Amino acid sequence: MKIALMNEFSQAAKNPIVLEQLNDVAAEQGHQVFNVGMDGDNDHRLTYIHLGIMAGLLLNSKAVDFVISGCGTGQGALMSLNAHPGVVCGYCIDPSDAYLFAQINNGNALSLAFAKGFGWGAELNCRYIFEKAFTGEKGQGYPPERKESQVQNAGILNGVKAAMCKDYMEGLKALDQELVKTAVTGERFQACFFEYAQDQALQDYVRSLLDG
Ligand SMILES: O=C(CO)[C@H](O)[C@H](O)COP(=O)(O)O
Repeated sequence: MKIALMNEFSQAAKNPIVLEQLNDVAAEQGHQVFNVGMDGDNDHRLTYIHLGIMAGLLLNSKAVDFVISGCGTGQGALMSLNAHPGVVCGYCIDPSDAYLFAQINNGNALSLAFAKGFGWGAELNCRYIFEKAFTGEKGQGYPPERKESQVQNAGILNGVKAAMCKDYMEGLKALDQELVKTAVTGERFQACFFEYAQDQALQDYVRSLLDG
């Protein structure tokens, strides 16, 4: 599985701590990690708004399979990612959130709080979250006997979101194009997107923004 990690400006300095934990868990489980957001305070500035745009492009183009995002509280990134079609983001502050999200909601992104509650042992909490998020088969229900109803409702919610969101490209073009351009300007984002995106129209759109 390809996993993108994206940090915004307010907690960018913590990116190396989170990345180390994610890389360790991914290596144990055979996943590939792409660090596409800010990697420190002096990097290309991104807010949680940009993270939503980036997650939408990476997931809808199938460049990656899963996104780990977050901000100070985790709430801004959560709302921003869920504003985009094809992105189903859960709020995750401890490993049981990660496990229950995988088993019940079975989405493709998590938003973590990198300021609130990020104290002593926070790197361990990150590691255990990643272990629970990426270990084992997803969508098995919790408790297991509730699987049928939980899988059904997750599917219905995906259908509701698809119906409400309509055309993704139209939505992207309705955004402030400077906002989108800033979201796609990072070198590590571009390396991941242009190498692995499987949607030519999305690739052409991002290229046109960068060339414009
Ligand atoms: O948690 C967040 C949004 O939910 C942001 O990371 C936080 O609000 C950033 O704060 P500031 O603009 O004061 O640096």
